[in-house]
Amino acid sequence: MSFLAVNNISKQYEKDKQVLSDVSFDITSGEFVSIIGPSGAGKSTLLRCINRMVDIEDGQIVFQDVDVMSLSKRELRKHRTQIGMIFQHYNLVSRLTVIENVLHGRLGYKTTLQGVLTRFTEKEKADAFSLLKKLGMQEHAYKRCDQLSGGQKQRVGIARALIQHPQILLCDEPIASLDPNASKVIMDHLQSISKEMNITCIVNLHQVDVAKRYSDRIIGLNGGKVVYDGKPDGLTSNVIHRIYGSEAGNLIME
Ligand SMILES: Nc1ncnc2c1ncn2[C@@H]1O[C@H](COP(=O)(O)OP(=O)(O)OP(=O)(O)O)[C@@H](O)[C@H]1O
Repeated sequence: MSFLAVNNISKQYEKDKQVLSDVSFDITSGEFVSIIGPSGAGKSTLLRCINRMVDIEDGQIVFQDVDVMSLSKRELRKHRTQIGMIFQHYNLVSRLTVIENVLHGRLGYKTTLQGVLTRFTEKEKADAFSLLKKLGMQEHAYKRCDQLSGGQKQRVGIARALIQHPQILLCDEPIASLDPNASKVIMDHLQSISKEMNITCIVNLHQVDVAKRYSDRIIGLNGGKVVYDGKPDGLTSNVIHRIYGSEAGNLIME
């Protein structure tokens, strides 16, 4: 049994415009996988299919023996608690504090009424503080999120995802809005989360060098098709050409 199996999936948003075509791969528990490819290759769509924010037309996504497309509304809610999402623009509520944003990650476990009342247990609050500490954000717990830098906001986004106790983190261009220093901090955290907490990370990246440095494995997409799936050191200039086409020139560092 695979931890996550993506079997021959296809997706189109509009008729006759295929965004993903016959995409297949298996992911093992704790693996750190980067998805790279030019703009429009289908990277974000692929992540959205895994947590079923969008529905596929063909193929199958099996997460721990469960066919994701077959889930009822209630089952889908449970499925999503196992999947943490990290976004390029953080998706925090800026007028709320850091700790409140982190606790929002628990809402998937609550009834609608508990959610409306935003009641959290002492254990949940202790967990939130401990995650902020792990991410070096403890001293900012009571700041409003609009007072934070981009890198700090992303660390709050990571804490919010981790408080769900997910088995996978799906990270959609987590460093695209950050400078190199903040990017390194975020990538180092994601790597240690994957290794120390055995949480699978699937990370969409635009930076080939970053993907090479941090990943156990890289999947290259072009035009909605998998054109590379292998180790970072297999990413030769030929392979980079296959993934990026004419955009490859300024990405090759060999
Ligand atoms: N909700 C949508 N409705 C219609 N078309 C969409 C939608 N979302 C994405 N697309 C189209 O699907 C294709 C793939 O988009 P997607 O965002 O998955 O690519 P990407 O590789 O993540 O690109 P980028 O690196 O620029 O974020 C693009 O042509 C895009 O315009």
